[in-house]
Amino acid sequence: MITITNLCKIYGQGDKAVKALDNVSLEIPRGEIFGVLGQSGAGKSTLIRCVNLLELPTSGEITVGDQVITSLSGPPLRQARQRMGMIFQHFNLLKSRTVAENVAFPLEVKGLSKSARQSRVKELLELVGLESKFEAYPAQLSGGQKQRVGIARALAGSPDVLLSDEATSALDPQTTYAILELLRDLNRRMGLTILLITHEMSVVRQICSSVAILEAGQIVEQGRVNELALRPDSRLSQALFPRIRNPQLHPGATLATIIFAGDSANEPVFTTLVRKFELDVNILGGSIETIGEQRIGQLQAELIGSQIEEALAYIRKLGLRVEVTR
Ligand SMILES: Nc1ncnc2c1ncn2[C@@H]1O[C@H](COP(=O)(O)OP(=O)(O)OP(=O)(O)O)[C@@H](O)[C@H]1O
Repeated sequence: MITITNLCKIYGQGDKAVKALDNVSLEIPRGEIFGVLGQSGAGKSTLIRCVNLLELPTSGEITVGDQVITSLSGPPLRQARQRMGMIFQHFNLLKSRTVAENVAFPLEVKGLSKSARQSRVKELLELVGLESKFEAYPAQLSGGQKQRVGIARALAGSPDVLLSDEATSALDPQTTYAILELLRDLNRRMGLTILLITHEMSVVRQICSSVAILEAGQIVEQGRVNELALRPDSRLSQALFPRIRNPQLHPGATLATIIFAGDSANEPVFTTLVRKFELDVNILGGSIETIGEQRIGQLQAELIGSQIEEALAYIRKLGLRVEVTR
């Protein structure tokens, strides 16, 4: 759906030049919720603003659908932009307009008749669960409600793609959860492709199917979230499951990290290690997270006994991953 190839963006010139994006390439399939995760200054806003050409790339190519949008200008560019909706951290609502008038705004620009606008606005506000707030002004809404208006407005032109620029960063955790669930629901019901940028791992964990990690303008890792979470060497896995560094081990102990996924998270592994292989198991740390709809967990444990190799083989036979560190 969206293909970004060798995208570079340099702000300023000479010794004041800042390379905000350095050769970024991404492939975002249709219907995907794709997260770009990065810290402040990594280049996330620049990337999303290049995708809808609010910012002009210095070099590289962006294709949306079958159109190379980086080579468009004038009316074709405006039409391509209309196929992308965008939501913002601070909602960007017009304060002097009611909820319904805010949502109607892009439809007015498009030239829809008053009655067509009214029925579309009704449909959109029902879609985001705000049918009771037609006549309210933004100042009378909570943050979560404002973002629902933002989402309804972004969807007004029936876009194929929704761009989300830190859309939940100004919201409390519960409201964030509800807004992300709404995005997931829209993605499923409408087949909407969502490109979201965030600095929050929890956002990626809750709704993204794929992720790219951006650092100083470069993609340092990308892939399916559940696959990266299962790879102990991935940055995503290390951020989701922080390890205890250099734990004090008993003499002769083996330090193992056991990675559980899906049904294997329900296996009574440690009981078996103790009973069947007569190991002493000392759990040092770990956690189980729900990633999308899958439970994935990592446990760091110290194993002591004479049947370590047999026990590790048993764990692997169950389909679990195990990494021996020491
Ligand atoms: N208009 C601009 N002119 C000059 N430099 C800019 C401009 N916009 C961004 N930059 C620089 O480009 C780099 C990337 O900025 P960008 O806003 O894309 O990062 P970000 O990951 O979105 O950060 P944040 O999460 O803090 O918004 C930063 O070093 C920033 O200072």
